[in-house]
Amino acid sequence: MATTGTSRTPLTQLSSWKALEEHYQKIKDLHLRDLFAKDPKRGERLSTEAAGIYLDYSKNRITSETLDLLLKLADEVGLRERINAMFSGEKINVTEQRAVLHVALRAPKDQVINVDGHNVIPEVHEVLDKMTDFSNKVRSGEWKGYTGKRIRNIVNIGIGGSDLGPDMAYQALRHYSDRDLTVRFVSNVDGTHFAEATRALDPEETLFIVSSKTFTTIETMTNARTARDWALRTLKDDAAVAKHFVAVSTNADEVKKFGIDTANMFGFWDWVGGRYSYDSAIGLSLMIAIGPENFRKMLAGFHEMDEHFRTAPFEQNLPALLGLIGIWYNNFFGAQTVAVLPYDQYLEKLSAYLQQLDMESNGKHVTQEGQPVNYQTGPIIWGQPGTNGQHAFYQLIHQGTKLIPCDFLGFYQTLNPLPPHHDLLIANMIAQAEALAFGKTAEELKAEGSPDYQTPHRVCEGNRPSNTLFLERLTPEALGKIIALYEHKVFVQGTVWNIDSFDQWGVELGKVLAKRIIPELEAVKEPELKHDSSTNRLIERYRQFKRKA
Ligand SMILES: O=P(O)(O)OC[C@H]1O[C@H](O)[C@H](O)[C@@H](O)[C@@H]1O
Repeated sequence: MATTGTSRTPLTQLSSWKALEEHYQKIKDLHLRDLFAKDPKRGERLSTEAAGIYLDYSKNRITSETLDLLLKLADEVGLRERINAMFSGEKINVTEQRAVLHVALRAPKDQVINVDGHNVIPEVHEVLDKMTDFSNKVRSGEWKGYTGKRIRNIVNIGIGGSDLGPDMAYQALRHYSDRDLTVRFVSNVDGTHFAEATRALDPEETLFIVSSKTFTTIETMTNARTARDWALRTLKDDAAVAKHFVAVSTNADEVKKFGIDTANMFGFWDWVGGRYSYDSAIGLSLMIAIGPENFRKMLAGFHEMDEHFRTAPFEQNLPALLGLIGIWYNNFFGAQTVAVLPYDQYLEKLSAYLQQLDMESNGKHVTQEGQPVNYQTGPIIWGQPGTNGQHAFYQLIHQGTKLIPCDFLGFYQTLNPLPPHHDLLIANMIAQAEALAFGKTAEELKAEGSPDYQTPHRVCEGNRPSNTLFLERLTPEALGKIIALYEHKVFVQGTVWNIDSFDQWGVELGKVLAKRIIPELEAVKEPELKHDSSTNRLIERYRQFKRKA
């Protein structure tokens, strides 16, 4: 059985894997129509509910045997041991020798989680209390700008994990936010992002939250410097920085160097990965927007899902089921992508968030031990809120040649009751899953008396798999549960693939090369270019035309 850091039997040599390969050959052509026809209770049988999330996974191309084999695979790869290793603070991020403890960020005060023999929970709660105190001061107007004006605008400056989480969650929980506050997010190094986000804002009423785990990320530091110049152009005194800039980081030295007082710094720890960090101090902008109480409710939702993941048997374990079924499509059916389709406008940024969570975690080419993998790893994640996607790309999911497993996500109750909108929205979500699974055959069209049966273009084959997730309403708790569900799903898949889901070395090379190219673009004198002929030419063209602007 696999444990942390020890080498494991190669995935494709595991008996459950080999059995899944054989099983795939047997059932790959089975149609969901037949599976449902043979088992009238399939919809009930293959659904489960936990932590307030109802998961219907019956519209997947699986049989009871598929599930049994996937559950055996989970055992054979040591999923249980690996979960325990994560929750107990073992250094499962092997390439960086770090613990992976985003679960500690939402653990209750009395829990004990040790890293290197030191209980981290009291520090987590100290930071939460400091964030709470600061958020209350900003929300009540007690925290004033340098000229005594109330803070009305919050601008979070960060990128990747220091942006996508708070931005997505702020959009998701807007209903709960203080509508008198303007909250914006600046991430791109493209100056347009900063210019547009600060347009018409009064610097005297604006608080910048510079969020960066490392405090060295070039995009964030460039935006932060621009923000400081922008603020000081009006405020005209360096001392104003203390009232208009706070930092969220693990790197106190760099925060000081930037000129932010560490009294105005909110810390976190190296055992929180960027893409797993929005429930740490990285969520400060969100906490100010929705209030500490709602933020803590969201943490409680995360924790409830954590406990479910840690304790529930895998056959009823939502992250385990989603993860294992995903493996089935990714590795046996050869599906390249997964569409996540939330039927809620507030979740418009969910897929962008999940792209980083999943693709930065599981886009890996070697095992934990550094051996090249001989199987597919992380899928491409994409999606848009329904119903918009239906009028754009669903055509390809229904009739294209690619297999695209979908996750539909919806709520029984809307936060904006405007009948008949919500019934229409949810009818569409349910209908899409039905249409994808069952399609419409020529025979059915003929039996219905439709002349369309003679037109193959009109036929929908069906057999397109999906999961449907239903929750009561989009509350802070519900969001926490959804995000924790996907975090743990990614973990399950990373465990099966035996990869390090917590590093991201692949993003480094581009950063290094950009650093080399920046002075070549800026140089007054023609630089001597030593790249390949394509890269050289692009740099030359840019230099040539930039001068004309
Ligand atoms: O929070 P920061 O240190 O500024 O990092 C921001 C982001 O940039 C990096 O390049 C990583 O790929 C991300 O995982 C990270 O979230």
